[in-house]
Amino acid sequence: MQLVERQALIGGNWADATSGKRFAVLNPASGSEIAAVPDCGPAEAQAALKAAATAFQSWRQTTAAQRSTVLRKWAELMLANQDELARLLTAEQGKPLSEAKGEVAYAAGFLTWFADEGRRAHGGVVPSHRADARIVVMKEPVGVVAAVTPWNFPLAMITRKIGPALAAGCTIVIKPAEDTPLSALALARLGEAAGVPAGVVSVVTTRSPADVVGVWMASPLVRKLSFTGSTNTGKLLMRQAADTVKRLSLELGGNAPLIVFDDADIEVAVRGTIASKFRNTGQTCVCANRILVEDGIYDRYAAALAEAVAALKVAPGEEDGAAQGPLINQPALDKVERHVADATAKGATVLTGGKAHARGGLFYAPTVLTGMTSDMALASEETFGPVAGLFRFEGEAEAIALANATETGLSAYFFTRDLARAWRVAAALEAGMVGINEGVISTEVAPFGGIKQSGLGREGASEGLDEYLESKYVLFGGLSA
Ligand SMILES: NC(=O)c1ccc[n+]([C@@H]2O[C@H](COP(=O)([O-])OP(=O)(O)OC[C@H]3O[C@@H](n4cnc5c(N)ncnc54)[C@H](O)[C@@H]3O)[C@@H](O)[C@H]2O)c1
Ligand SMILES: O=C[C@H](O)CS(=O)(=O)O
Repeated sequence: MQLVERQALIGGNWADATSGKRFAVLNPASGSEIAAVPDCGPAEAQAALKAAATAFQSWRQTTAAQRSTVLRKWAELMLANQDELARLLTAEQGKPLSEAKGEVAYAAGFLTWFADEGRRAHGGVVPSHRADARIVVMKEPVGVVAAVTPWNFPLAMITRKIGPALAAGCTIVIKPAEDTPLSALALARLGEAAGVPAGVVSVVTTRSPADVVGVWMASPLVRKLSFTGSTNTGKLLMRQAADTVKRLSLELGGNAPLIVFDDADIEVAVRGTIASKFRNTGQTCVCANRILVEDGIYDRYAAALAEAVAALKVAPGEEDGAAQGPLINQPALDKVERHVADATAKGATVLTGGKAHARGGLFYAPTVLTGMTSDMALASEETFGPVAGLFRFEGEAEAIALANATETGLSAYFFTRDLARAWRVAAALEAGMVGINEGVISTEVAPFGGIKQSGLGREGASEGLDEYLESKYVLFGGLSA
C-alpha cells in the first residue's frame, strides 16, 4: 500500500519517538497490522509546539494569496492520490471504499473552500465617533492551534481544521486518533509536497493522548484548541483550556432524532434513513440515533425500512458492494450489543439484525428495532453503530418533545410533504443542523456544528474562518478635523 508513513511529523522532521516506542495500527476488518507508528510523548509534543510557535512568525507574514496557493495545491494532491488515500483510510478505519473515496473529496473540499475564504478575511473601516480620529478593524490569526481529532472521519476531521487555520495564518499541531493515524500522516506528507513550510503543520501520533495533548493544553503558546470527539472528552479539554484562556472550537457528540410524519413519502424517508443512520456503519456524529415515526405510517415504514436494511451488504470495506463495514474496535461493538440487549430486554422487537454478523470479529448485522421506549439506553446515549430504533408518536407536538428530549443538539432530520410543517418543525428542533427530506447534509459550504452539549463554534462556511481569527481595532487619533 502506498502513502504509508511510519514516522511522526515533528516540526518539519519525520521522526520516531525519542523513547523508541511504537504502536500497531490494525485493520478492523481483519485484525491484521497495517503498520506501526511512533508512540510519542511529552518530548515530541513540546518539540512540535516549539516549531509551530517559531513557524507562526513567518507563516503569518505570508499573504492570503500565498497561503491560498499552498492549500489549493494540497487539495489537488489529495485528489490526485484519491484512490490510495481511500484504500489507506478503509484499511485503518473500515468504512466501505466508496465512502472512503467520498471522504477524500470531502476533506479536500475544506482545503479548497478555505483557500478561497482566506482571501476574504476583510477587516473594515468604522465610521469614527470623532472628527479627528479614524478607526480600522484588522483581522489577525489567532496563533498556534492544537487540534485533536476522532477516528471516524480521519481525513475530513483534520482538513476541517487545517483549512481555516492555515488560511488565517495560524500554525497547527495535530494529535490524530490512535485508531487511525495513518491517514493523518499521509495527509501531512502531501502537505509537505504542496509547499507547507516546516513547523506549520505537525502530526504527533500517540497511544497516550493525555500525555501529548496535556503539554499543549498547559502551554500559553497554544492560543486555540480545535477538538472533535466525544462530549466527555470535550468537557475535560474545555476545563484544561481555562487555565490559559484558549479559544475553543468543540465538535462533540450527538443523539439525532429522525422524524417520519404520516404525510412523508415512504421511499424518500427510507432512503434518507439509510443514508443518515448507516453511513460509516452508523459511526457518524450526525447519524440518526432515534427514529420517531408517526402512528399512521409506522407499520408501512417499519416494514419498508427493515427490508432495505436487510439488503445492506456487510463486508470488509474494500470488497465490491460493501455497504456496512466493521465497527472500529471491540468497545464500539460492545456498546452496540449493550444497546440492543437493553432494548430487547425492555420490550423492543428485532425486525432485522439484532446480533453479531456471521462474518464475526467486529462485524455487526445492521439492525432495525421496533417498540422502542424512552427508558431504553439507546434513547439517551449515542449508539455509534448500525442500529435503527423506532419510536412511535402521535402528532407534531409529541414529535418535537421527543426529539428535543436530549442534552445534545447536533443534527436532526424529518420527512414531510407539508411546507408549513417544514418551517414550523425546523424552527422548533433544538439542533445546529436540520435536514428536511434528506439524510446527509454535511458540506464544507455550510456551518457545521451543534448546540447544547454538542459543542461550540462552527466548522466550514465563512463562519469557520472566524474561529481562527482575532479582530484588532486601531484608532488613529490626532488627525486634523
Ligand atoms: N461533532 C462532530 O463533528 C463529531 C465528528 C466526529 C465524531 N464526533 C464524536 O466523537 C465521538 C467518537 O469519536 P471518539 O471515540 O474518537 O471520541 P474520543 O473523545 O474518545 O476521542 C477523540 C479524540 O480525543 C482524544 N482523546 C481522548 N481522551 C483524551 C484526553 N484525556 N486528553 C486528550 N485527548 C484525548 C482521542 O485520542 C481522539 O484523538 C462520538 O461521540 C462522536 O459523536 C463528533
Ligand atoms: O462524524 C461526523 C463528521 O462530522 C462527519 S460528516 O461531516 O458528517 O461527514
